[in-house]
Amino acid sequence: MATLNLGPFQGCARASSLLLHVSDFGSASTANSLSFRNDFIKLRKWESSSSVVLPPRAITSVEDETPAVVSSQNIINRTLEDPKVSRKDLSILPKPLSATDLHSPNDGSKVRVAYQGLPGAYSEIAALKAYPKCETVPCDDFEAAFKAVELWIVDKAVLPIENSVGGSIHRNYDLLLRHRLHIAGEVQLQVNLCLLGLQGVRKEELKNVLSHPHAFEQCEMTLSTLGVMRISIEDTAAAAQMVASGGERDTGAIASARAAEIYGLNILADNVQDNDNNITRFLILAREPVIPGTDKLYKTSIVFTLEEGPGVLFKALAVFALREINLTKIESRPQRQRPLRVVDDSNEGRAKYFDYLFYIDFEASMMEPRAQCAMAHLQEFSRFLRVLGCYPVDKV
Ligand SMILES: O=C(O)C(=O)C[C@]1(C(=O)O)C=C[C@@H](O)C=C1
Repeated sequence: MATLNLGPFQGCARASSLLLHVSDFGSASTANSLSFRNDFIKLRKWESSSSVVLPPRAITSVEDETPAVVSSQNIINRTLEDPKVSRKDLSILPKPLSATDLHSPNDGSKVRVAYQGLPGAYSEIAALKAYPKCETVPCDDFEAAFKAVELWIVDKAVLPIENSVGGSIHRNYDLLLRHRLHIAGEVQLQVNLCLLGLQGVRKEELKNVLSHPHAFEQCEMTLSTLGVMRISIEDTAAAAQMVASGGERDTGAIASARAAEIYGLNILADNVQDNDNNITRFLILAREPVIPGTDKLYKTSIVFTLEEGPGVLFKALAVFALREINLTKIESRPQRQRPLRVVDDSNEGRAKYFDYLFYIDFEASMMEPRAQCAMAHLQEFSRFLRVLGCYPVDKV
């Protein structure tokens, strides 16, 4: 059995949590029960005067009356020595944690992930790319997804941040700053848009097409050729659902193949996006930051404001150039708290400048000294600086 390097206090905490959560790890084998006893004995050596609360299940294996709080060494000794207690009875002792138990499965099977839209939305597909076995939780809007993570209703949120054709999704940049979540990862999704209609309908029959405005932007040319009226809906899957429930033969939707399957629609045309490289980048948001490594390619996202003065943005960008750090994204947004800066000049009157927040993504891990030095350098002339997250780079 792998031995954990735990101090006495940690060891005690481990023993009690082991008793409480043992059912999470399945039934105990005899071998496991034996190593459990060894662990207990080790714990007693550290904390000779401590008492451990045993679960009723473990205590009932000893026939004589046992108090709820007992000395762990005593009960182990009595259990081992008592001729009335068979090996079979001992097998119901809780199974100890081993080092491998401490890793949660990496397939995301226990993870609940919030996204904006209905089932079949591209955001749900992105969530499933990140956590293939997760439970996806649809949300009305982006803000609801942020709050669902903050309130522990879900574990993560997956939200779109930019598209290779349509550009940035500004609302999510603003929400990133208003909430205290961390960027724990990114998902790059190839968005294959489909034209959907009711069963038996031909695409030439369509007069109206429902979809998300971003999806419309991504298939401008196809829609112009069809000459249809565009009706904006909150998300592509909701558009598909409305077409299915509306039952109007002249109304179609731009949505995913998954949405077609869920809502029972026909795919009238596949891959209708104007550009084959139609990629939407999503952020994975979590309550806790990722502990960055240097084992793979990492990206760091930051937001900052600058002091007023000539060349300040040039200087800000130089902190990365000087250290050969590649920037992958730069975005500026108005500062809602302080959108205007008034410069008083008695000769020329009062000039008003817009004040901005700058969002930058750069290709380096915060574990790298060059990234840490760049941040320290940037802090010298920024009024505000926040690291939004450091996370592994995703590939399409
Ligand atoms: O409406 C959806 O299906 C979404 O997931 C939203 C969204 C977006 O907002 O960009 C996501 C991916 C596509 O680019 C189109 C729409």
